[in-house]
Amino acid sequence: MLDKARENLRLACEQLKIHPDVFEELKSPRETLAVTLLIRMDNGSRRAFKAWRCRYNDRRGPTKGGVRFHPNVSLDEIETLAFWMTFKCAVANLPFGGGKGGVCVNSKELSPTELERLSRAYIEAFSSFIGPDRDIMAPDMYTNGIVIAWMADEYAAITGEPLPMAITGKPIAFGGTVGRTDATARGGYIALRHLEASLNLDPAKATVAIQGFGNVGYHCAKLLHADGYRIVAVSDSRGAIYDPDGLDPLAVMEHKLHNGGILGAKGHGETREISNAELLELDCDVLVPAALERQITLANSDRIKARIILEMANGPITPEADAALTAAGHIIVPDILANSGGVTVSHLEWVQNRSGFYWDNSRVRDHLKTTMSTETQAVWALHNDMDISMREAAYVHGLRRIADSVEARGTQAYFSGT
Ligand SMILES: NC(=O)C1=CN([C@@H]2O[C@H](COP(=O)(O)OP(=O)(O)OC[C@H]3O[C@@H](n4cnc5c(N)ncnc54)[C@H](O)[C@@H]3O)[C@@H](O)[C@H]2O)C=CC1
Ligand SMILES: O=C(O)CCC(=O)C(=O)O
Repeated sequence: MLDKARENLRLACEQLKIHPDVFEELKSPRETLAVTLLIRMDNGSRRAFKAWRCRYNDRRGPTKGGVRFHPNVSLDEIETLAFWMTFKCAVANLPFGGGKGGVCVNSKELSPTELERLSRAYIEAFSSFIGPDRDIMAPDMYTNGIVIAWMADEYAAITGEPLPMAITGKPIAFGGTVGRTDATARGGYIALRHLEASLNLDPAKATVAIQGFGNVGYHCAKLLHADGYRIVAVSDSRGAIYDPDGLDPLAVMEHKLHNGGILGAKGHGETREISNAELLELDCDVLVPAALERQITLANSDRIKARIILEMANGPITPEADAALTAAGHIIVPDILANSGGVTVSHLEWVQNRSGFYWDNSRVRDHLKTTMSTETQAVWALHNDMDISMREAAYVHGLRRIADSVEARGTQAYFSGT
């Protein structure tokens, strides 16, 4: 994945005539630490888990990004996610570079005590790699509030700091900010609402299918549903449910909490089970991938019918499928813009921790709305002015900001006097 991201970056640098020093710097991660975490299991045995943390680029500020627990986590995935974070933070105009971390684990197979030992061991291993002015962690897939709380508690114990500013997404009672839980979804929702007129979208008529019903997928469904959008399908790792008359996200969540998954939840009409693959191919107005990367590839891109794809997951569409979908006229609101609301509010948590002054919900939401609307408008304008896809426009937008911060420190041209 990183090779492909790097190649697209090279083309963008050439097209925008960005100084070669910038590509030379951005083509590789600044540093990645790989460790093996040895965990004592409840039955007394020991198990080893591979774990990584990558600081991709820190020209715009300390590196920032979540940590995920998933069986598919690999070095390539973490470095690619950290590359995307570098651009996402620049698109959102945050004073951060990009980072990411993860553990190769199926956390559903661990007991709560094993999960706690794993979360604390992760921090122990990376405590000198992270830091409030160096690398700041946050939640991602399968690292919910309790995992973040264990991590923050461990970091506080190791450093002797009562308030661990190197970790955001903390519970409010532990220095977290109001508004972080639904920030990622809210950011995507604000971006979509901002584009409604330009995209000729009418919430009263539009239908939406959402892949993934975790933090991001659920809150997206809730916000869009409250605005009148008809949520016709949602999914989790076990499968999907489809109801052409619409689903109530609150009722589906209620079902999930009692039954461990969404399958079996009922909507307003005849609800039926479909596969995750079928969900992606539904005839709807907006498709919201909110689970894993590489869900839409050349193998299924020609069967995607949604006119608009709001990428809430990181990297749900492969570069080849992206080109095919764009050529076929689909509008893709890219991940580095659409899901930047989470890190935007994480930044506010970091700011509040540093100042010791805590904001109320309306101030957090106003800030998020201003940031998302401003940057969505900037990306939309570049998309139209340069006649490029929204993804290319978002990369141009972020790259210009990153290039400015690299060049501001002096390039080869500066030293040669040219
Ligand atoms: N949580 C955050 O603040 C941010 C999350 N993201 C991205 O959003 C995506 C989702 O993250 P979260 O909602 O936080 O994770 P989560 O762990 O809360 O939820 C993940 C959801 O995806 C479902 N899922 C897993 N495998 C699936 C599959 N093969 N098909 C369909 N559904 C599947 C799970 O059942 C669960 O419902 C990830 O790509 C993550 O990187 C991006 C920016 C910030
Ligand atoms: O809130 C954060 O700092 C991290 C969010 C993240 O990992 C992401 O946007 O993919």
